[in-house]
Amino acid sequence: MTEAEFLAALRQLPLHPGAHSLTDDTATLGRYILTTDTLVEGVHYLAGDRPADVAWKLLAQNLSDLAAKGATPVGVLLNYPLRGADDWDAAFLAGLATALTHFSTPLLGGDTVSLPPHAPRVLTLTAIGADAPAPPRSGARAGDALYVTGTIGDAGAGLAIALGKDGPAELLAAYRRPQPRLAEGQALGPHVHAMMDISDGLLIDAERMAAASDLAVTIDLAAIPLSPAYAAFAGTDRAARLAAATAGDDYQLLFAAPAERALPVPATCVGHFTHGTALTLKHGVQPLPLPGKLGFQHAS
Ligand SMILES: Nc1ncnc2c1ncn2[C@@H]1O[C@H](COP(=O)(O)OP(=O)(O)O)[C@@H](O)[C@H]1O
Ligand SMILES: Cc1ncc(C[n+]2csc(CCOP(=O)(O)OP(=O)(O)O)c2C)c(N)n1
Ligand SMILES: [Mg+2]
Repeated sequence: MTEAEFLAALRQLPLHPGAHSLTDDTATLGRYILTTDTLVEGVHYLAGDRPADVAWKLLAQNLSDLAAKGATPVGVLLNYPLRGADDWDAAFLAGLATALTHFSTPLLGGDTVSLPPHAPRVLTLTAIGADAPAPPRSGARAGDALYVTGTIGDAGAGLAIALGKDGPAELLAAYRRPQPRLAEGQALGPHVHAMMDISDGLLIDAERMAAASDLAVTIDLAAIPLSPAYAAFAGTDRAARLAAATAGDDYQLLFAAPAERALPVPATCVGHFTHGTALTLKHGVQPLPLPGKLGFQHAS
């Protein structure tokens, strides 16, 4: 089963009204916003990555979902696997302490288990937030512009560098130490129609926002914001832009807002919503066929 097929089947199970039909980044329970995300060794991070970086990424990936709803973190639950590697565990704990302090997010609890020797680590965190304006993924309106914060593609390039390519530390850091856009999310939350974070790739996540909103979306590859480091590493041609738009791990915010509305934080308009269905891609004025893969999907 692919991730999309599994999610479609989950949507047939008994769902809480706060599950938002499993089409949003977070669930809602009273004044709280809930999300959980897992890191799998070899799938989300490399076995040789530093434990402190893994701890950072685990927290950051979850807080990014809270950021997408404009929420303030309240606390987290940690599910942790011991594997008889005391040094790794100690370094993970030290890194987690740094990350929790950095994001002013205390630990609420969790669970600790043991793994068979040599089994890949699977680390899960559940994050709870509050005070969220919570713009849904499904709130985009025809005529809205599609915006992203920051730059796209840096983490994907960082993964290529972690796997052996030559490239700058800045791109590697984007892969290993993603920065959840909590302040931007809180500022944008009350002003936007729809918002989500980009974890799987700009194209696939924009398509999900359009589908949830029952709209079509057109993205202009030429408008995708690339960092100077990415441009120096990969170039700025169509292939480099497509790679940036489909790599994932960006943890930037993707949101829909009226095209003429002034925004409280810097962001780049990369497309527009219209009546209809599906994602359409162009490069400037030139229409482009969709690539085979719009982003990262598990078991695809
Ligand atoms: N195994 C699962 N059980 C229940 N709900 C799930 C599961 N996997 C994903 N979901 C739900 O499906 C929706 C989409 O999930 P996902 O794409 O992973 O969101 P995100 O990328 O923001 O983490 C969310 O509402 C999430 O809670
Ligand atoms: C070693 C390694 N290979 C590939 C990737 C790319 N990758 C793995 S999972 C993923 C998407 C984000 O993970 P997911 O579990 O889908 O998070 P969610 O969308 O649920 O927040 C990406 C881009 C990576 N981060 N690390
Ligand atoms: Mg998820």
